[in-house]
Amino acid sequence: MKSAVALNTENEARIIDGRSAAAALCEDLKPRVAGFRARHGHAPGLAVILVGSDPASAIYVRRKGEQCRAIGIASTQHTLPAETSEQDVLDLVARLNDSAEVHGILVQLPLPPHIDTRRVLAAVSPAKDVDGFHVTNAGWLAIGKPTLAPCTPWGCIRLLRALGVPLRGKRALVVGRSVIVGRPMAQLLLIEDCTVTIAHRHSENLADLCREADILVVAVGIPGLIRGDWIKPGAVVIDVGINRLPPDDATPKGRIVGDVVFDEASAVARAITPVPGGVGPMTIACLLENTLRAAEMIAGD
Ligand SMILES: Nc1nc(=O)c2c([nH]1)NC[C@@H]1CN(c3ccc(C(=O)N[C@@H](CCC(=O)O)C(=O)O)cc3)C=[N+]21
Ligand SMILES: [Mg+2]
Repeated sequence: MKSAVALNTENEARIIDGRSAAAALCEDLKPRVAGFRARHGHAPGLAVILVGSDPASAIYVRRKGEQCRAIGIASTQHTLPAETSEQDVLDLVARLNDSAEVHGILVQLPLPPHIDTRRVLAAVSPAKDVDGFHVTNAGWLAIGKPTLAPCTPWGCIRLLRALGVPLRGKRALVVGRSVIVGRPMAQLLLIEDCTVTIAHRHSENLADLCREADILVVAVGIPGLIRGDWIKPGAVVIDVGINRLPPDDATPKGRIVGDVVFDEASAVARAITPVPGGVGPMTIACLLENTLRAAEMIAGD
């Protein structure tokens, strides 16, 4: 029997470098973006809608715009005041749906509480839904034909594929059942022929479920939830959590950590994504990929 202290010390986990994987994907996209422009006389276009002035959201949105421009995608940002009415957001979405220069529409979440998020997401044309949140795209994914898949789980699949570990027949556990990560992640792992389990806040014996997983994907937003002795030796761990800890003397802005205790897990796992520098950068690269794919599909390429 392997005990919790049978740590993989001689064989430290491979740290999955999401920044370099994202950079490599962007390099692949560059010539395809240039090709689109050459064929159609205009660049693929992404429109980002940000309602309110949450500083973290503003940073992410700015980063998305910079990375678009870096590979030749035209990016426009629509920043609306926090008190904007739902109807005004819906009107903007309708205008972007009709715009020939816009191929991708991203509504940055969360929206202010007075706006019905589901109604806004339902208003985005499925063809331009680069987040993959529209029920039409969720449905395509659920029947095993992903078209525009949500960027974070799609990025996780790209990282797993790049790692080269076999996925077929392996036990995958997804911790978290959100519409944005957990559910689509499970669907994508099913397409990779994994045996998929989804755990969530009501799951009993979470630690034991984790110990059975060859592929462990955690997306719950609880810092340090997953301990080293919950991990099957040799498992691949994908940590989707991005949690900012309270500030201390060493880190006045607060350290960013995942949902997995990295130092413990990396002594047991075969490979693990760090936070930051793991899943996050890949999410943005996959957004660019989805924007290009949306443009190609709309143009009939
Ligand atoms: N409609 C919509 N689509 C989204 O995809 C979406 C959203 N709304 N709302 C907010 C979340 C958050 N999100 C992140 C993307 C990249 C990083 C990222 O690149 N993080 C870096 C840096 C982390 C840091 O230092 O802040 C990393 O993990 O290395 C983080 C978070 C996308 N989101
Ligand atoms: Mg990360």
